[in-house]
Amino acid sequence: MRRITPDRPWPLHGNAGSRALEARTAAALPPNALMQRAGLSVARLALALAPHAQRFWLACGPGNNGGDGLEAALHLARWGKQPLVSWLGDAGRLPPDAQAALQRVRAAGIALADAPPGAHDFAIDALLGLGSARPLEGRMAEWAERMNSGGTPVLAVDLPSGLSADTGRGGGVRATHTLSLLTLKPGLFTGGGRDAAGEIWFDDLGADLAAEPPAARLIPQPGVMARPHDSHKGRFGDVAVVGGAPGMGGAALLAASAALHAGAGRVFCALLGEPMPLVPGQPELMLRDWASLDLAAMAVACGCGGGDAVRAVLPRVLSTARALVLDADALNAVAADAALHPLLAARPARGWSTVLTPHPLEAARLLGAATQAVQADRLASAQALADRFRCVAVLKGSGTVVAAPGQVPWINPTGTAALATGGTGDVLAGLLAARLAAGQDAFEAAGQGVFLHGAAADRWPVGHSLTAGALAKALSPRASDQAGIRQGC
Ligand SMILES: NC(=O)C1=CN([C@@H]2O[C@H](COP(=O)(O)OP(=O)(O)OC[C@H]3O[C@@H](n4cnc5c(N)ncnc54)[C@H](OP(=O)(O)O)[C@@H]3O)[C@@H](O)[C@H]2O)[C@@H](O)CC1
Ligand SMILES: [K+]
Repeated sequence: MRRITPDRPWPLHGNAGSRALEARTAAALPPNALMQRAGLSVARLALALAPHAQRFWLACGPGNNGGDGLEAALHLARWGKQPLVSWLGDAGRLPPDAQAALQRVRAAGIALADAPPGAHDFAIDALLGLGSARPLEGRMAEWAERMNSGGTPVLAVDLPSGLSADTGRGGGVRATHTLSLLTLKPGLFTGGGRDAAGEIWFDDLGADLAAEPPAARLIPQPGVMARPHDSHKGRFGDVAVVGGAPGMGGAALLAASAALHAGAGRVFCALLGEPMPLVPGQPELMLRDWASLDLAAMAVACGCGGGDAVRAVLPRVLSTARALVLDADALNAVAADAALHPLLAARPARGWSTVLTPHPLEAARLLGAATQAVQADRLASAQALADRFRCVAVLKGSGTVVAAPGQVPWINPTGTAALATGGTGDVLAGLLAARLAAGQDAFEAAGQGVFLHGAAADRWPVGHSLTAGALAKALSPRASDQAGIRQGC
């Protein structure tokens, strides 16, 4: 068992993959052994998290997730703790493993209540796991609410009850800790999962994770990009930011600043609005008329504050820039104008890379869907975008998803709600362009870029508000790789 940190590309398995691994692992063990391992693991973690707690409330549901809770109760009782078991099951309908656990609990003389205890020191949520099929209601919803408002730590077994393992939708329990069993589930890391799961721990219970293809992977912390001493600015590539329609120059300048701080050799900025002779505080930026830029020789970030003006430049951008990040208004223009789609679709055959960085509303426009539908399955939505436009798609939001045709998608473990402020998306676009300019593969650049963008927010000093301008300046190809990334996800 271990706490999850972004030290490797952790494989994430959804419901079907987890079920397949469960069956495979259980088949190689004596009856009930897998659930007994699960229960022991839960009890161990509960004790480690709250060594001085006495009254452990175990809220156990009607399936095998409840069975894990019952097995945990046995261990807590053996260790001299007071397990307070509330059980919602029907003995006649229990699956066999949970049935065996129930008999063992009864044989040990542990009482089963049909209501929560009056008081407890620690709660264990074993109401629902992979079998969660509909919103919580009735007593289950009441017990979940009791855990949420109980003022004690809440350890969720496998998943916070009600949360979809595949999508991070739904939910009822808001845990302080989750112990994911057998597999790590993508739903813990995206959508509502991050808020529902708390700190994530994992025990594979002896499963061979490599036996089942993952639905996604967690982006690991990128390695240090060391710069040879014998370097010059040409080695790290040029970035051109094209955007900044009248009144929206700030977005383009934020992207340009991010590209500079993320290590681009030279950064050009083409404002589609009023010409600006010099950017105060940023003399390194080279302002140019967009028509004079040699887009074929640069990584281009297009759309930041582009307004309607960006529509006119997109045909040339799409048909000349070899490495391209499309953001904001460029994405809206693509969504609104099908004539641009063939230009986008022609890029991969020329060996050119494209990264789209939509937030959920922009993704919905591109897919011709409702925002709720995009958010209902963020992994599938990002993959649909990548496949439709044959590009790398970065679907921003809680647990940003990075997808590309034929690749296992990434989910980003870094970032906080502090990023929910104007301009941070422009900063990401500039950062990604800098990594493309350095010659990184687009899928890798996007994954590492979103990680570093989130990590910069994670290490933001407490008490200092995060602004996009300051975030751009906090980026550095080396410092952001090395500095203390927040441990845990
Ligand atoms: N087998 C093993 O050895 C191991 C199993 N493991 C554990 O098993 C878990 C999966 O167990 P599971 O398949 O029994 O599903 P689980 O989440 O307990 O729920 C199913 C029950 O809930 C019910 N139900 C559903 N939604 C509901 C709702 N909203 N409100 C009320 N009821 C609702 C549903 O009823 P139904 O929908 O059929 O009417 C059914 O009765 C997995 O997450 C892991 O913890 C691992 O530890 C490894 C070892
Ligand atoms: K649970």
